[in-house]
Amino acid sequence: MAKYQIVMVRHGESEWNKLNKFCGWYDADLSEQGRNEAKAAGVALREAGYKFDIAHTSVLTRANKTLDAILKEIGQTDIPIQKTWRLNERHYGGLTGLNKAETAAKHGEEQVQIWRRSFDIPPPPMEESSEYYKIIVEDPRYANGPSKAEFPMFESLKLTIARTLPYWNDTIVPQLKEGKKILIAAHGNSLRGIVKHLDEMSDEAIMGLNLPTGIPFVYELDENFKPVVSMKFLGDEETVRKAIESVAAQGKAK
Ligand SMILES: O=C(O)[C@@H](COP(=O)(O)O)OP(=O)(O)O
Repeated sequence: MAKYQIVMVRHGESEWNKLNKFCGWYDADLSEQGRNEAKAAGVALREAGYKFDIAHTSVLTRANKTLDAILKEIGQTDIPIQKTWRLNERHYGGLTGLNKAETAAKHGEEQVQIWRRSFDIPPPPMEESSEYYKIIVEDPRYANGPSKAEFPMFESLKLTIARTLPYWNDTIVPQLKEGKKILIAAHGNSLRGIVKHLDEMSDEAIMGLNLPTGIPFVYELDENFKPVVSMKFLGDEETVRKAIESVAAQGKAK
């Protein structure tokens, strides 16, 4: 029997999703379509009658604005919001800012698929000479963490999970146990990490999972935090399928 419920959503389309660029810790804003997706996510949650006690999000604008749009739509702008770098997108290292299709044309679709979806093969590191290095490392939003030693220059999904899961275990699980209704607005890969953990997916199986932008999904968990209902999207099947396929196709050479 389900004891706990949690809703998660990947942010709406970002400007860099639209340009098909690897984004990671670069703070791309939502595109117009992304803002519409965020609003639509709020409408879907409102129509399904969802209410929350607390929300969690990353420190990146695209997730924050998606959360704000949802809370506005469901009339809950007053609930506490906890922001953490631990829910950030994976750090895409030296791929940050590169076009995914152009990278596939240059290095091959197979290599791009490995960089995007392998469990433990990381992208190349971000060099200090990168135009994004200082923008990210010196961003004041990281003043309280990660520490210099923890600050990533690249992350595989495995490394992403290693910093996301402590937040799940130490912050989110205790709040669920207190009976709090929780919404998480985060990113494709930080959420894939949580999904892998909840559904106990193998390192191979997680490679096939792509999360669409702006479509909330629900987990119902039993008293041992095992899923009774897994990844139930609040959207019609066809729309969800197409949105997932379009994310999967982003690594194809044009
Ligand atoms: O960093 C990025 O480019 C995307 C995910 O890219 P893929 O792993 O799907 O290529 O992150 P998000 O838009 O969820 O913040």
